[in-house]
Amino acid sequence: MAGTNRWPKYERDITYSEDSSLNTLETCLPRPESEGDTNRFWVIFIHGGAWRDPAISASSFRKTQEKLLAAPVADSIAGYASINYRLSPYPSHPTDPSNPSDPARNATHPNHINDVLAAILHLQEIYHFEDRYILVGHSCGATLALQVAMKRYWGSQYESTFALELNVVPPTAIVGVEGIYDIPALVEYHEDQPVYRDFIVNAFGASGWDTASPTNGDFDDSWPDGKLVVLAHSPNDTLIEAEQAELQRKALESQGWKDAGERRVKMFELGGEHDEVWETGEAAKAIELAVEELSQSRR
Ligand SMILES: N[C@@H](CC(=O)c1ccccc1NC=O)C(=O)O
Repeated sequence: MAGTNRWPKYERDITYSEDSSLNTLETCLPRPESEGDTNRFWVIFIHGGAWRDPAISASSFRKTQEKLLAAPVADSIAGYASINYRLSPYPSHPTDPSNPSDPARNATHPNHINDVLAAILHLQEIYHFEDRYILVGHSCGATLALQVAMKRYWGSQYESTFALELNVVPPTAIVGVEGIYDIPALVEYHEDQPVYRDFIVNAFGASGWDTASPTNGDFDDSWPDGKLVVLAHSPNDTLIEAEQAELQRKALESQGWKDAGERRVKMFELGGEHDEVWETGEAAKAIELAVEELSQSRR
């Protein structure tokens, strides 16, 4: 019975929907499922890449995952997952240009977030962790993570949406790493670098940036049970400025979130360039903080 008793168990290319070849996820189970898991958290990762880069995928979590598996908090983590989702078009990509007939590479908002929700639902149906999970996102993945906590109305408040019909239980905590939170501010900050406006229009269209931005979320209404947001940022990130995390902190603080207490927002400094934080696994430090914070509040 070679292999059956080997932990952790890694699984890749798990299909969570038939929409496209990118509707897959990967998991890592550190130990056999046990009763103790009700005191543990899942860690679920959403990759970045400006909603379009085919070279950045669920695999960008692996280094961070290895660090967590070896960290002191490892015993508090029940499982790990990393999600692929449909991307927006990238016909000018140098080595892997998108094809207009490929459903995996022609998504627009809110397809990305609907895919993330479908993936979380898939995991919740198998592992029953309910709200016991930390949703982590890098760059545009951090946007997506907070959008999960935004009730998924997308401006059409009174219409049912596909996202609302998915019965996803929102996370207990969110960790944003080198994140985009205020889309209009991002585009304005980089007004002299047209690529920023380009990838935003490519993903969201020419309008609706405000309602889609997590800085605009009403978290009292949409995420009443949320306990913790960690906003992690490196001063060495030359692609996303620290202002983005600051704007999200201010938005949460204006809604009563504080550095301590029931609803906490924690700023956390990481080291390295925008993509180095996942390439080196540096992002693990911010996730460790989140696990520690949650374990403290349960004592
Ligand atoms: N490698 C990406 C660029 C990218 O990911 C990016 C660039 C500037 C600011 C944020 C970025 N990614 C966020 O998810 C691309 O080729 O479009």
